[in-house]
Amino acid sequence: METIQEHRNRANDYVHEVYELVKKRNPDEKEFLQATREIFDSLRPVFAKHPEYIRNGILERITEPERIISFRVAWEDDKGKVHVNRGFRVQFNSDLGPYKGGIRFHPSVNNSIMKFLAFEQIFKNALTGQPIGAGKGGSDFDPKGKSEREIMRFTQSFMTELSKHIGPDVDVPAGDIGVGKREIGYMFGQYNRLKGGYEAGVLTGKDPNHGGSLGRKEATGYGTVYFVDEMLKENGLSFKGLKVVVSGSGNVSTYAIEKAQQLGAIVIACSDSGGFIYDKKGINVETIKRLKEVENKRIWEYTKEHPEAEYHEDCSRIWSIPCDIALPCATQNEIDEIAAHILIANGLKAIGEGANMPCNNEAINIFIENGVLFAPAKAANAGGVAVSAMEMSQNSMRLGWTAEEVDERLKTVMISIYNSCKDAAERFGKPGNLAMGANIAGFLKVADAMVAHGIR
Ligand SMILES: NC(=O)C1=CN([C@@H]2O[C@H](COP(=O)(O)OP(=O)(O)OC[C@H]3O[C@@H](n4cnc5c(N)ncnc54)[C@H](O)[C@@H]3O)[C@@H](O)[C@H]2O)C=CC1
Ligand SMILES: O=C(O)CCC(=O)C(=O)O
Repeated sequence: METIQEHRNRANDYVHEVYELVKKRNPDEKEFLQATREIFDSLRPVFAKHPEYIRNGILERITEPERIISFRVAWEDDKGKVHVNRGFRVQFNSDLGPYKGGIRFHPSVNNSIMKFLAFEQIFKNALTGQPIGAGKGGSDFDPKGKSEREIMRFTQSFMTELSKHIGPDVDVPAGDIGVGKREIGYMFGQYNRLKGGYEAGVLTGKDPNHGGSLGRKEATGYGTVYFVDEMLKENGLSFKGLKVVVSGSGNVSTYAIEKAQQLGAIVIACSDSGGFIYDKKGINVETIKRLKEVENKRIWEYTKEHPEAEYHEDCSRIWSIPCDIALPCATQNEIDEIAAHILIANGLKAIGEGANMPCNNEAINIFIENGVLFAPAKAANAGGVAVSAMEMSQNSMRLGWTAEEVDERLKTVMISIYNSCKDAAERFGKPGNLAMGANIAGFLKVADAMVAHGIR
Protein backbone atom coordinates (compact mmCIF):
# COMPACT_ATOMS: atom_id res chain seq x y z
CA MET A 1 0.00 0.00 0.00
CA GLU A 2 1.37 3.43 -0.93
CA THR A 3 1.15 6.23 1.61
CA ILE A 4 -0.58 9.54 0.86
CA GLN A 5 2.84 11.17 0.73
CA GLU A 6 4.00 8.64 -1.87
CA HIS A 7 0.92 9.42 -3.99
CA ARG A 8 1.72 13.13 -3.72
CA ASN A 9 5.36 12.65 -4.63
CA ARG A 10 4.46 10.54 -7.64
CA ALA A 11 1.94 13.19 -8.79
CA ASN A 12 4.53 15.96 -8.39
CA ASP A 13 7.15 13.98 -10.30
CA TYR A 14 4.67 13.28 -13.09
CA VAL A 15 3.63 16.92 -13.44
CA HIS A 16 7.24 18.08 -13.37
CA GLU A 17 8.36 15.49 -15.93
CA VAL A 18 5.57 16.28 -18.40
CA TYR A 19 6.06 20.04 -18.03
CA GLU A 20 9.76 19.60 -18.90
CA LEU A 21 8.71 17.60 -21.98
CA VAL A 22 6.25 20.30 -23.04
CA LYS A 23 8.95 22.95 -22.60
CA LYS A 24 11.42 20.94 -24.65
CA ARG A 25 8.92 20.37 -27.42
CA ASN A 26 7.69 24.00 -27.58
CA PRO A 27 10.70 26.07 -26.49
CA ASP A 28 9.68 29.40 -28.05
CA GLU A 29 5.96 29.34 -27.30
CA LYS A 30 5.76 31.57 -24.25
CA GLU A 31 1.99 32.05 -24.15
CA PHE A 32 1.39 28.33 -24.60
CA LEU A 33 3.90 27.50 -21.85
CA GLN A 34 2.27 30.09 -19.57
CA ALA A 35 -1.14 28.50 -20.08
CA THR A 36 0.13 24.94 -19.52
CA ARG A 37 2.08 25.98 -16.40
CA GLU A 38 -1.04 27.49 -14.88
CA ILE A 39 -3.06 24.32 -15.48
CA PHE A 40 -0.27 21.97 -14.36
CA ASP A 41 0.12 23.78 -11.02
CA SER A 42 -3.57 23.19 -10.28
CA LEU A 43 -3.62 19.53 -11.17
CA ARG A 44 -1.13 18.06 -8.68
CA PRO A 45 -3.84 17.00 -6.18
CA VAL A 46 -5.84 15.40 -9.02
CA PHE A 47 -2.98 13.09 -9.99
CA ALA A 48 -2.37 12.22 -6.34
CA LYS A 49 -5.98 10.95 -6.15
CA HIS A 50 -6.27 9.53 -9.68
CA PRO A 51 -3.22 7.44 -10.70
CA GLU A 52 -5.27 6.14 -13.66
CA TYR A 53 -4.74 9.49 -15.38
CA ILE A 54 -0.99 9.02 -15.05
CA ARG A 55 -1.26 5.46 -16.41
CA ASN A 56 -3.24 6.76 -19.39
CA GLY A 57 -0.74 9.52 -20.17
CA ILE A 58 -3.44 12.19 -20.01
CA LEU A 59 -1.12 15.18 -19.50
CA GLU A 60 1.24 14.12 -22.29
CA ARG A 61 -1.72 13.76 -24.65
CA ILE A 62 -3.81 16.76 -23.60
CA THR A 63 -0.90 19.15 -24.23
CA GLU A 64 -0.29 18.00 -27.81
CA PRO A 65 -2.87 19.27 -30.35
CA GLU A 66 -4.61 16.56 -32.35
CA ARG A 67 -3.84 18.62 -35.45
CA ILE A 68 -2.42 22.04 -36.42
CA ILE A 69 -3.26 23.42 -39.82
CA SER A 70 -1.20 26.34 -41.11
CA PHE A 71 -1.79 27.83 -44.53
CA ARG A 72 -1.09 30.67 -46.92
CA VAL A 73 -3.72 33.36 -47.35
CA ALA A 74 -3.04 35.45 -50.44
CA TRP A 75 -5.29 38.41 -51.26
CA GLU A 76 -5.31 41.59 -53.33
CA ASP A 77 -5.78 45.07 -51.84
CA ASP A 78 -7.87 47.82 -53.45
CA LYS A 79 -4.87 48.99 -55.48
CA GLY A 80 -4.20 45.53 -56.91
CA LYS A 81 -1.17 44.82 -54.71
CA VAL A 82 -0.85 41.20 -53.60
CA HIS A 83 -0.41 40.43 -49.88
CA VAL A 84 0.29 37.15 -48.13
CA ASN A 85 -0.79 36.37 -44.58
CA ARG A 86 -0.59 33.18 -42.58
CA GLY A 87 -3.73 31.32 -41.51
CA PHE A 88 -4.02 28.82 -38.64
CA ARG A 89 -6.47 26.37 -37.15
CA VAL A 90 -5.42 24.42 -34.07
CA GLN A 91 -7.71 21.41 -33.59
CA PHE A 92 -6.69 20.65 -30.04
CA ASN A 93 -9.09 18.14 -28.56
CA SER A 94 -12.22 16.36 -29.83
CA ASP A 95 -13.01 14.04 -26.91
CA LEU A 96 -16.18 15.93 -25.96
CA GLY A 97 -17.41 16.97 -29.41
CA PRO A 98 -16.48 18.78 -32.63
CA TYR A 99 -13.58 21.24 -32.27
CA LYS A 100 -15.07 24.57 -31.19
CA GLY A 101 -13.50 27.99 -30.73
CA GLY A 102 -13.09 31.39 -32.31
CA ILE A 103 -11.07 32.90 -35.15
CA ARG A 104 -8.78 35.85 -34.37
CA PHE A 105 -7.52 38.39 -36.92
CA HIS A 106 -4.68 40.37 -35.33
CA PRO A 107 -1.06 41.05 -36.35
CA SER A 108 0.23 39.35 -33.18
CA VAL A 109 -1.27 35.97 -34.14
CA ASN A 110 1.29 33.15 -34.19
CA ASN A 111 1.55 29.47 -33.32
CA SER A 112 2.00 30.09 -29.58
CA ILE A 113 -1.01 32.39 -29.27
CA MET A 114 -3.21 30.04 -31.29
CA LYS A 115 -2.12 27.07 -29.17
CA PHE A 116 -2.63 28.79 -25.82
CA LEU A 117 -6.11 29.90 -26.87
CA ALA A 118 -7.06 26.44 -28.16
CA PHE A 119 -5.62 24.82 -25.02
CA GLU A 120 -7.66 27.08 -22.71
CA GLN A 121 -10.71 26.26 -24.81
CA ILE A 122 -10.43 22.55 -23.85
CA PHE A 123 -11.18 23.26 -20.20
CA LYS A 124 -13.61 26.11 -20.81
CA ASN A 125 -15.72 24.13 -23.25
CA ALA A 126 -15.77 21.15 -20.87
CA LEU A 127 -17.00 23.43 -18.06
CA THR A 128 -20.06 24.47 -20.11
CA GLY A 129 -21.32 20.87 -19.92
CA GLN A 130 -22.11 21.00 -23.64
CA PRO A 131 -20.89 18.50 -26.26
CA ILE A 132 -18.06 20.58 -27.72
CA GLY A 133 -14.36 19.88 -28.23
CA ALA A 134 -11.73 22.60 -28.50
CA GLY A 135 -10.01 24.55 -31.25
CA LYS A 136 -8.92 28.04 -32.20
CA GLY A 137 -7.80 29.72 -35.38
CA GLY A 138 -6.91 32.97 -36.98
CA SER A 139 -4.47 34.97 -39.00
CA ASP A 140 -1.81 37.63 -38.56
CA PHE A 141 -3.93 39.83 -40.88
CA ASP A 142 -4.49 43.32 -39.43
CA PRO A 143 -8.04 44.54 -40.15
CA LYS A 144 -7.15 48.07 -38.96
CA GLY A 145 -7.25 50.55 -41.85
CA LYS A 146 -8.54 48.02 -44.38
CA SER A 147 -11.55 48.79 -46.57
CA GLU A 148 -14.75 46.76 -46.38
CA ARG A 149 -13.90 45.07 -49.71
CA GLU A 150 -10.35 44.24 -48.60
CA ILE A 151 -11.72 42.58 -45.49
CA MET A 152 -14.18 40.61 -47.63
CA ARG A 153 -11.49 39.45 -50.08
CA PHE A 154 -9.11 38.47 -47.28
CA THR A 155 -11.84 36.61 -45.38
CA GLN A 156 -12.97 34.71 -48.48
CA SER A 157 -9.39 33.67 -49.23
CA PHE A 158 -8.95 32.55 -45.60
CA MET A 159 -12.13 30.45 -45.76
CA THR A 160 -11.23 28.92 -49.12
CA GLU A 161 -8.46 26.98 -47.38
CA LEU A 162 -10.12 26.60 -43.96
CA SER A 163 -13.26 25.08 -45.55
CA LYS A 164 -11.29 21.88 -46.27
CA HIS A 165 -10.87 21.25 -42.56
CA ILE A 166 -14.18 22.23 -40.90
CA GLY A 167 -17.84 21.16 -40.90
CA PRO A 168 -20.86 21.08 -38.56
CA ASP A 169 -19.75 17.74 -37.03
CA VAL A 170 -15.99 18.30 -37.40
CA ASP A 171 -14.98 21.81 -36.39
CA VAL A 172 -17.21 24.84 -35.83
CA PRO A 173 -15.38 28.20 -35.68
CA ALA A 174 -16.80 31.50 -34.38
CA GLY A 175 -15.49 35.06 -33.80
CA ASP A 176 -12.77 36.45 -31.52
CA ILE A 177 -10.60 39.60 -31.67
CA GLY A 178 -11.07 41.29 -35.05
CA VAL A 179 -13.79 38.88 -36.15
CA GLY A 180 -17.44 39.79 -35.63
CA LYS A 181 -20.68 39.06 -37.40
CA ARG A 182 -19.54 40.84 -40.60
CA GLU A 183 -16.49 38.57 -41.00
CA ILE A 184 -18.50 35.50 -39.93
CA GLY A 185 -21.06 36.43 -42.62
CA TYR A 186 -18.36 36.55 -45.35
CA MET A 187 -16.88 33.23 -44.11
CA PHE A 188 -20.31 31.60 -44.04
CA GLY A 189 -21.10 32.80 -47.57
CA GLN A 190 -17.78 31.53 -48.92
CA TYR A 191 -18.05 28.15 -47.15
CA ASN A 192 -21.51 27.50 -48.57
CA ARG A 193 -20.43 28.66 -52.01
CA LEU A 194 -17.56 26.16 -51.98
CA LYS A 195 -19.71 23.32 -50.62
CA GLY A 196 -22.62 24.08 -52.92
CA GLY A 197 -25.26 24.05 -50.18
CA TYR A 198 -26.32 25.66 -46.91
CA GLU A 199 -24.74 24.18 -43.79
CA ALA A 200 -26.09 26.41 -41.04
CA GLY A 201 -24.13 24.74 -38.23
CA VAL A 202 -20.63 25.22 -39.66
CA LEU A 203 -20.02 28.58 -37.93
CA THR A 204 -21.53 30.34 -34.94
CA GLY A 205 -21.83 34.02 -34.15
CA LYS A 206 -23.81 34.50 -37.36
CA ASP A 207 -26.21 37.41 -37.73
CA PRO A 208 -29.49 36.38 -36.02
CA ASN A 209 -31.29 37.45 -39.22
CA HIS A 210 -29.25 34.91 -41.19
CA GLY A 211 -28.96 31.73 -39.13
CA GLY A 212 -27.41 33.06 -35.91
CA SER A 213 -28.70 32.88 -32.35
CA LEU A 214 -30.21 35.83 -30.57
CA GLY A 215 -28.08 36.66 -27.56
CA ARG A 216 -24.73 35.38 -28.94
CA LYS A 217 -23.32 38.89 -29.37
CA GLU A 218 -24.06 39.72 -25.73
CA ALA A 219 -23.24 36.28 -24.30
CA THR A 220 -19.57 36.55 -23.33
CA GLY A 221 -19.85 39.94 -21.61
CA TYR A 222 -23.18 39.16 -19.94
CA GLY A 223 -21.90 35.73 -18.91
CA THR A 224 -18.79 37.21 -17.28
CA VAL A 225 -20.96 39.56 -15.23
CA TYR A 226 -23.37 36.74 -14.27
CA PHE A 227 -20.41 34.68 -13.04
CA VAL A 228 -18.90 37.58 -11.08
CA ASP A 229 -22.33 38.43 -9.65
CA GLU A 230 -22.66 34.87 -8.32
CA MET A 231 -19.17 35.09 -6.80
CA LEU A 232 -20.01 38.46 -5.19
CA LYS A 233 -23.32 37.16 -3.78
CA GLU A 234 -21.59 34.16 -2.17
CA ASN A 235 -19.35 36.68 -0.42
CA GLY A 236 -22.10 39.03 0.74
CA LEU A 237 -21.49 41.63 -1.99
CA SER A 238 -23.24 42.86 -5.15
CA PHE A 239 -22.55 45.08 -8.16
CA LYS A 240 -24.93 47.74 -6.84
CA GLY A 241 -23.10 51.05 -6.38
CA LEU A 242 -19.64 49.55 -6.94
CA LYS A 243 -17.10 51.19 -9.25
CA VAL A 244 -16.06 49.02 -12.17
CA VAL A 245 -13.23 49.37 -14.70
CA VAL A 246 -13.48 47.37 -17.94
CA SER A 247 -10.61 47.15 -20.42
CA GLY A 248 -11.30 47.07 -24.16
CA SER A 249 -14.38 48.36 -25.95
CA GLY A 250 -15.04 45.43 -28.26
CA ASN A 251 -17.59 42.66 -28.19
CA VAL A 252 -16.87 41.29 -24.72
CA SER A 253 -16.25 44.66 -23.04
CA THR A 254 -19.34 46.41 -24.39
CA TYR A 255 -21.76 43.80 -23.09
CA ALA A 256 -19.91 43.41 -19.80
CA ILE A 257 -20.35 47.17 -19.32
CA GLU A 258 -24.04 46.97 -20.25
CA LYS A 259 -24.85 44.09 -17.88
CA ALA A 260 -22.79 45.51 -14.98
CA GLN A 261 -24.73 48.77 -15.35
CA GLN A 262 -28.04 46.91 -15.43
CA LEU A 263 -27.03 45.36 -12.09
CA GLY A 264 -26.40 48.80 -10.61
CA ALA A 265 -22.63 49.20 -11.05
CA ILE A 266 -20.98 52.47 -12.05
CA VAL A 267 -18.62 51.64 -14.91
CA ILE A 268 -16.09 54.47 -14.93
CA ALA A 269 -13.53 53.47 -17.58
CA CYS A 270 -12.91 51.44 -20.72
CA SER A 271 -10.22 51.40 -23.41
CA ASP A 272 -8.97 50.40 -26.82
CA SER A 273 -5.44 49.63 -27.92
CA GLY A 274 -4.71 53.39 -28.22
CA GLY A 275 -5.75 54.54 -24.74
CA PHE A 276 -8.57 54.72 -22.20
CA ILE A 277 -11.47 56.96 -21.27
CA TYR A 278 -12.37 57.83 -17.69
CA ASP A 279 -15.90 59.08 -17.12
CA LYS A 280 -16.45 59.28 -13.39
CA LYS A 281 -20.23 59.68 -13.70
CA GLY A 282 -20.43 56.42 -15.63
CA ILE A 283 -19.72 55.43 -19.25
CA ASN A 284 -22.56 55.90 -21.73
CA VAL A 285 -22.66 52.41 -23.26
CA GLU A 286 -24.92 53.45 -26.15
CA THR A 287 -22.19 55.87 -27.29
CA ILE A 288 -19.60 53.06 -27.10
CA LYS A 289 -21.84 50.74 -29.14
CA ARG A 290 -22.34 53.37 -31.87
CA LEU A 291 -18.66 54.41 -31.98
CA LYS A 292 -17.34 50.85 -32.08
CA GLU A 293 -20.03 48.71 -33.72
CA VAL A 294 -21.39 51.17 -36.30
CA GLU A 295 -18.84 53.93 -36.94
CA ASN A 296 -15.62 51.96 -36.38
CA LYS A 297 -14.02 54.87 -34.48
CA ARG A 298 -11.28 55.09 -31.84
CA ILE A 299 -12.25 55.42 -28.17
CA TRP A 300 -10.89 58.97 -27.76
CA GLU A 301 -13.81 60.19 -29.90
CA TYR A 302 -16.09 59.48 -26.92
CA THR A 303 -14.82 62.67 -25.30
CA LYS A 304 -16.15 64.75 -28.23
CA GLU A 305 -19.69 63.83 -27.17
CA HIS A 306 -18.99 63.58 -23.44
CA PRO A 307 -16.62 66.45 -22.63
CA GLU A 308 -16.75 65.61 -18.91
CA ALA A 309 -14.81 62.40 -19.69
CA GLU A 310 -11.00 62.30 -19.82
CA TYR A 311 -8.94 60.49 -22.47
CA HIS A 312 -5.47 59.14 -21.66
CA GLU A 313 -3.02 57.48 -24.01
CA ASP A 314 -1.38 54.20 -22.94
CA CYS A 315 -4.17 51.70 -22.39
CA SER A 316 -2.20 49.78 -19.75
CA ARG A 317 -2.58 52.70 -17.32
CA ILE A 318 -6.31 52.01 -17.04
CA TRP A 319 -5.48 49.79 -14.04
CA SER A 320 -4.28 52.77 -12.02
CA ILE A 321 -7.86 54.05 -11.73
CA PRO A 322 -9.19 53.11 -8.27
CA CYS A 323 -12.09 50.65 -8.57
CA ASP A 324 -13.92 47.91 -6.65
CA ILE A 325 -14.16 45.49 -9.55
CA ALA A 326 -11.86 45.05 -12.55
CA LEU A 327 -13.06 43.29 -15.68
CA PRO A 328 -10.14 42.81 -18.10
CA CYS A 329 -11.92 42.12 -21.41
CA ALA A 330 -9.35 43.08 -24.07
CA THR A 331 -6.49 40.63 -24.54
CA GLN A 332 -3.90 38.32 -22.95
CA ASN A 333 -1.42 39.49 -20.30
CA GLU A 334 -2.90 42.95 -19.79
CA ILE A 335 -2.51 42.66 -16.00
CA ASP A 336 0.94 41.86 -14.66
CA GLU A 337 2.23 41.84 -11.09
CA ILE A 338 2.72 45.63 -11.03
CA ALA A 339 -0.84 46.33 -12.17
CA ALA A 340 -2.10 43.73 -9.67
CA HIS A 341 -0.35 45.49 -6.76
CA ILE A 342 -1.71 48.89 -7.85
CA LEU A 343 -5.28 47.58 -8.10
CA ILE A 344 -5.02 45.98 -4.64
CA ALA A 345 -3.53 49.12 -3.08
CA ASN A 346 -6.49 51.05 -4.53
CA GLY A 347 -9.01 48.78 -2.78
CA LEU A 348 -9.91 46.16 -5.43
CA LYS A 349 -12.50 43.64 -4.16
CA ALA A 350 -13.00 41.38 -7.16
CA ILE A 351 -11.72 40.64 -10.64
CA GLY A 352 -13.48 38.86 -13.50
CA GLU A 353 -11.51 37.74 -16.56
CA GLY A 354 -13.63 38.45 -19.64
CA ALA A 355 -10.65 38.10 -21.99
CA ASN A 356 -8.55 34.94 -22.35
CA MET A 357 -5.58 34.87 -19.93
CA PRO A 358 -5.66 38.65 -19.28
CA CYS A 359 -3.78 38.22 -15.97
CA ASN A 360 -0.36 36.66 -15.97
CA ASN A 361 0.31 33.79 -13.54
CA GLU A 362 2.11 36.04 -11.03
CA ALA A 363 -0.84 38.48 -10.98
CA ILE A 364 -3.32 35.63 -10.39
CA ASN A 365 -1.31 34.42 -7.39
CA ILE A 366 -1.07 37.96 -5.99
CA PHE A 367 -4.85 38.44 -6.22
CA ILE A 368 -5.57 35.12 -4.55
CA GLU A 369 -2.98 35.60 -1.79
CA ASN A 370 -4.43 39.05 -1.03
CA GLY A 371 -8.00 37.82 -0.72
CA VAL A 372 -9.28 39.46 -3.93
CA LEU A 373 -12.21 37.44 -5.31
CA PHE A 374 -10.90 36.01 -8.59
CA ALA A 375 -13.10 34.76 -11.45
CA PRO A 376 -10.84 32.89 -13.91
CA ALA A 377 -11.26 33.26 -17.68
CA LYS A 378 -11.93 29.60 -18.45
CA ALA A 379 -15.07 29.84 -16.34
CA ALA A 380 -16.01 33.52 -16.40
CA ASN A 381 -15.90 34.01 -20.19
CA ALA A 382 -17.44 30.64 -21.09
CA GLY A 383 -20.83 32.24 -21.79
CA GLY A 384 -19.85 33.04 -25.38
CA VAL A 385 -18.98 29.52 -26.38
CA ALA A 386 -21.95 28.19 -24.36
CA VAL A 387 -24.35 30.27 -26.46
CA SER A 388 -22.42 29.21 -29.57
CA ALA A 389 -23.24 25.61 -28.64
CA MET A 390 -26.88 26.72 -28.27
CA GLU A 391 -26.64 28.22 -31.77
CA MET A 392 -25.46 24.82 -33.04
CA SER A 393 -28.47 23.17 -31.39
CA GLN A 394 -30.89 25.69 -32.88
CA ASN A 395 -29.31 25.21 -36.33
CA SER A 396 -29.68 21.43 -36.05
CA MET A 397 -33.30 21.71 -35.01
CA ARG A 398 -33.92 24.43 -37.63
CA LEU A 399 -35.58 26.73 -35.15
CA GLY A 400 -34.71 29.82 -33.13
CA TRP A 401 -35.10 30.57 -29.44
CA THR A 402 -36.13 34.01 -28.17
CA ALA A 403 -33.53 36.35 -26.68
CA GLU A 404 -35.13 35.83 -23.25
CA GLU A 405 -34.90 32.04 -23.57
CA VAL A 406 -31.20 32.21 -24.56
CA ASP A 407 -30.44 34.63 -21.72
CA GLU A 408 -32.18 32.39 -19.18
CA ARG A 409 -30.16 29.39 -20.42
CA LEU A 410 -26.96 31.46 -20.31
CA LYS A 411 -27.61 32.45 -16.69
CA THR A 412 -28.24 28.80 -15.77
CA VAL A 413 -25.00 27.70 -17.46
CA MET A 414 -22.93 30.41 -15.72
CA ILE A 415 -24.33 29.56 -12.28
CA SER A 416 -23.73 25.89 -12.90
CA ILE A 417 -20.11 26.60 -13.97
CA TYR A 418 -19.65 28.69 -10.83
CA ASN A 419 -20.87 25.79 -8.68
CA SER A 420 -18.64 23.26 -10.48
CA CYS A 421 -15.57 25.45 -9.85
CA LYS A 422 -16.51 26.04 -6.23
CA ASP A 423 -17.18 22.33 -5.57
CA ALA A 424 -13.98 21.15 -7.27
CA ALA A 425 -11.89 23.67 -5.30
CA GLU A 426 -13.44 22.40 -2.05
CA ARG A 427 -13.05 18.72 -2.97
CA PHE A 428 -9.38 19.15 -3.79
CA GLY A 429 -8.48 21.13 -0.68
CA LYS A 430 -8.49 24.77 -1.86
CA PRO A 431 -11.93 26.16 -0.91
CA GLY A 432 -12.65 29.51 -2.59
CA ASN A 433 -9.87 29.14 -5.17
CA LEU A 434 -12.03 29.29 -8.31
CA ALA A 435 -9.00 29.35 -10.63
CA MET A 436 -7.94 25.97 -9.34
CA GLY A 437 -11.56 24.76 -9.26
CA ALA A 438 -12.10 25.71 -12.92
CA ASN A 439 -8.93 23.94 -14.04
CA ILE A 440 -9.78 20.79 -12.10
CA ALA A 441 -13.49 20.61 -12.98
CA GLY A 442 -12.76 21.15 -16.69
CA PHE A 443 -9.87 18.71 -16.66
CA LEU A 444 -11.81 15.87 -14.97
CA LYS A 445 -14.54 15.98 -17.61
CA VAL A 446 -12.08 15.75 -20.52
CA ALA A 447 -9.71 13.31 -18.81
CA ASP A 448 -12.54 10.83 -18.17
CA ALA A 449 -13.56 11.02 -21.83
CA MET A 450 -9.92 10.53 -22.90
CA VAL A 451 -9.64 7.41 -20.72
CA ALA A 452 -12.93 6.08 -22.11
CA HIS A 453 -11.86 6.65 -25.72
CA GLY A 454 -8.57 4.79 -25.38
CA ILE A 455 -5.01 5.83 -26.03
CA ARG A 456 -4.84 7.72 -29.33
N1 LIG B 1 -15.90 37.26 -28.63
C1 LIG B 1 -16.13 36.28 -27.78
O1 LIG B 1 -17.24 35.72 -27.73
C2 LIG B 1 -15.09 35.85 -26.82
C3 LIG B 1 -13.91 36.53 -26.66
N2 LIG B 1 -13.04 36.17 -25.67
C4 LIG B 1 -11.82 36.92 -25.46
O2 LIG B 1 -12.15 38.26 -25.09
C5 LIG B 1 -11.12 39.17 -25.52
C6 LIG B 1 -11.74 40.26 -26.38
O3 LIG B 1 -12.37 39.67 -27.51
P1 LIG B 1 -13.48 40.43 -28.36
O4 LIG B 1 -14.21 41.39 -27.50
O5 LIG B 1 -14.22 39.39 -29.09
O6 LIG B 1 -12.59 41.21 -29.41
P2 LIG B 1 -12.89 42.59 -30.14
O7 LIG B 1 -12.01 42.62 -31.33
O8 LIG B 1 -14.36 42.79 -30.32
O9 LIG B 1 -12.42 43.66 -29.07
C7 LIG B 1 -11.12 43.71 -28.57
C8 LIG B 1 -10.97 45.05 -27.89
O10 LIG B 1 -9.77 45.10 -27.17
C9 LIG B 1 -9.07 46.30 -27.53
N3 LIG B 1 -7.65 46.02 -27.32
C10 LIG B 1 -6.79 45.22 -27.99
N4 LIG B 1 -5.61 45.21 -27.40
C11 LIG B 1 -5.72 46.01 -26.32
C12 LIG B 1 -4.86 46.38 -25.29
N5 LIG B 1 -3.60 45.94 -25.26
N6 LIG B 1 -5.36 47.17 -24.30
C13 LIG B 1 -6.62 47.62 -24.34
N7 LIG B 1 -7.48 47.31 -25.29
C14 LIG B 1 -7.03 46.51 -26.26
C15 LIG B 1 -9.45 46.57 -28.96
O11 LIG B 1 -9.22 47.91 -29.30
C16 LIG B 1 -10.94 46.21 -28.86
O12 LIG B 1 -11.67 47.27 -28.27
C17 LIG B 1 -10.08 38.28 -26.21
O13 LIG B 1 -9.14 37.86 -25.24
C18 LIG B 1 -10.90 37.08 -26.66
O14 LIG B 1 -10.09 35.94 -26.87
C19 LIG B 1 -13.31 35.16 -24.81
C20 LIG B 1 -14.45 34.43 -24.93
C21 LIG B 1 -15.38 34.64 -26.02
O1 LIG C 1 -18.09 30.83 -29.58
C1 LIG C 1 -17.11 30.18 -29.85
O2 LIG C 1 -17.12 29.13 -30.46
C2 LIG C 1 -15.72 30.63 -29.49
C3 LIG C 1 -15.58 31.55 -28.35
C4 LIG C 1 -14.13 31.73 -28.08
O3 LIG C 1 -13.33 31.85 -28.99
C5 LIG C 1 -13.65 31.73 -26.72
O4 LIG C 1 -14.38 31.24 -25.86
O5 LIG C 1 -12.53 32.18 -26.47
